[in-house]
Amino acid sequence: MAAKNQIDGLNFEQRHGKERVRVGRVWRHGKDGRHFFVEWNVGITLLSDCIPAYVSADNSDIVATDTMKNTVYVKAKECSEKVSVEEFAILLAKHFTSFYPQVTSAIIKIVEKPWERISIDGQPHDHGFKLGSERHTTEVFVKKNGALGVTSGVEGLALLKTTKSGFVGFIRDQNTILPETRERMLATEVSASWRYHFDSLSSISMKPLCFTETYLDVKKVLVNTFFGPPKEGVYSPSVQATLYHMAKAVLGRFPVISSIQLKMPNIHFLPVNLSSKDNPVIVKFEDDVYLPTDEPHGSIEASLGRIHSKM
Ligand SMILES: O=c1[nH]c(=O)c2[nH]c(=O)[nH]c2[nH]1
Repeated sequence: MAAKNQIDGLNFEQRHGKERVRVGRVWRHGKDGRHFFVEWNVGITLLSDCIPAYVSADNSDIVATDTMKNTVYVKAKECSEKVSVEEFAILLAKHFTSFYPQVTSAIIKIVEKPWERISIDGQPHDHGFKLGSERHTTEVFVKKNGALGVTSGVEGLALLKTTKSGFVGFIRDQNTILPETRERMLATEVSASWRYHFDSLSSISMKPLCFTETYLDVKKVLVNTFFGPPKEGVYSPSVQATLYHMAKAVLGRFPVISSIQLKMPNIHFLPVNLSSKDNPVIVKFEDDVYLPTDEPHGSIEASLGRIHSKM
């Protein structure tokens, strides 16, 4: 999305903003003295009427990107109560679109660093945190007329199962060497982003912290669908089929979500077979010893949305 204009018979699109604005926020007034902490990496993009800055060196309609950065800290300070990352993105976007006549739309992207409360001897610590793995993300756009789009997501959700995965029946041609198998490891690093059905600021029906609850619940549905029940698991005939099941489970479970995009790289663990001239079988692969690899990896992604919903 960008502001489109015609200048001197040419199409011109522009946007400006600030990337990688990092902010940490502590709320110290939890019950029983418990502290809450978040660390956010904020990206701001504004669509605004400031063409003279590009074509005639007139900066009078420019919101300085330094001001955008400062606004993150001002708004963080103003949030006297704990807010979800989505709510913070919405309030920033609302500020930019309502405060500046020049700004027609704002897009706010935030990645939350996975600080998790530590437990000592099974007891949650009041003010101690350790870094977890997967990251909570959000992307919000707000237009001056109140139109709204909210997506939430997770990235870096690394999942692996040691069995209940196979891959057979694919196209075989002169370049195919991959054997068919009904027994393999399945490993991936899920990136998911899901869009809520709200389309205007006035239609948000969720309480602010419901976004956080939904984030945790969606993650649970994704993970449970990937693995299946603890004892039996669930067979995966391909990454594609598992991805589709995961997306379908999320849409089935959460009426507030209108579409979901999933990226699931197929991270390969290669069977190890070692032989030499003198010893044809030094190590024979028996679904036990693997060579873990980062690259190359398969890349599999898809999105699934309700019909009539915006993707
Ligand atoms: O689940 C899979 N999907 C593929 O598309 C593919 N391609 C491949 O080589 N291995 C796999 N596995």
